[in-house]
Amino acid sequence: MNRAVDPRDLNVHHADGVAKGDVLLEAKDVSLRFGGVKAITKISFDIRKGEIRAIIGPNGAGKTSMLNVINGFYTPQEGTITFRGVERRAMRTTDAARQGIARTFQNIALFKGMTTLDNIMTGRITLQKSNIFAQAIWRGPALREELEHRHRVEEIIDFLEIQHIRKVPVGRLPYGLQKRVELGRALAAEPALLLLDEPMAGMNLEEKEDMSRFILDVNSQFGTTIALIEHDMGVVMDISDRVVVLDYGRKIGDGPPDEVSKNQNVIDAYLGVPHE
Ligand SMILES: Nc1ncnc2c1ncn2[C@@H]1O[C@H](COP(=O)(O)OP(=O)(O)OP(=O)(O)O)[C@@H](O)[C@H]1O
Repeated sequence: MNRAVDPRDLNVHHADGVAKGDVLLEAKDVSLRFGGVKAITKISFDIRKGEIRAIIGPNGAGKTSMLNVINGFYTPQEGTITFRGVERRAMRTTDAARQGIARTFQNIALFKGMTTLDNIMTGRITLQKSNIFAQAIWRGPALREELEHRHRVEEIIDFLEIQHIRKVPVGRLPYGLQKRVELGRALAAEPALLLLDEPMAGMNLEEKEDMSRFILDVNSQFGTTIALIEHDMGVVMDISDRVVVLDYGRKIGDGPPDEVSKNQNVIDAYLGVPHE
């Protein structure tokens, strides 16, 4: 792996004064309903700076809804999200992105006709200082900024070992590589909090091992805090520091992987034992 990239150069944008181990994001009594469907009911948990936090649970448990609340896609009817000490109720996804929250999606959401390089470049949009008018008038600064963005993107491409596909339209890439490009695009935003929705879904064992390694490297080398939804329990137990478990929209477990895996409510939920 190319280790010429200095991770400190890649994660400078969101220096936030939150120390490693302190609470970066807190969800408090969050409830989300879609008409009569209760997707999330009074869920509270936190994400600490520097950790890998897994969100697990059976199908329909409310995991993706929770991620969508965190990145501002849904506004909960009740409860609050506090990010870097600032409480918010309603927020647009673009605001969340500007504040340092980036995400990948369960179904890959890349521009299939665009190259790997250009897709990852789109991840820089929220960091762009000059708008198109400034670019038209002040060619010098805008050009310098463009070169800086390109430089950062090339560093990410090296880091993720995808130099060989930088000019390939992503629609032509195998699934595992598309997932890696999507990770690259999220990283290009230099997030303080990276949300990954089922990063290993549909992957074979080797691809899962590669993705696990990249997630661990992003966390340890860039210091990026990561929250991920994952169904593969082996992966969750291997890479996460703490796990929050949802079932029918409620939190039924929260703690280190070995503790959560012994929690009877969690075992029952996965075995499909009926609940009251
Ligand atoms: N946009 C929506 N409109 C109506 N109901 C929704 C919507 N999104 C989610 N739901 C419902 O909310 C509940 C939680 O769904 P969610 O997708 O968050 O679960 P999940 O744990 O991510 O499931 P999976 O593991 O299958 O992806 C489900 O009952 C789902 O049908």
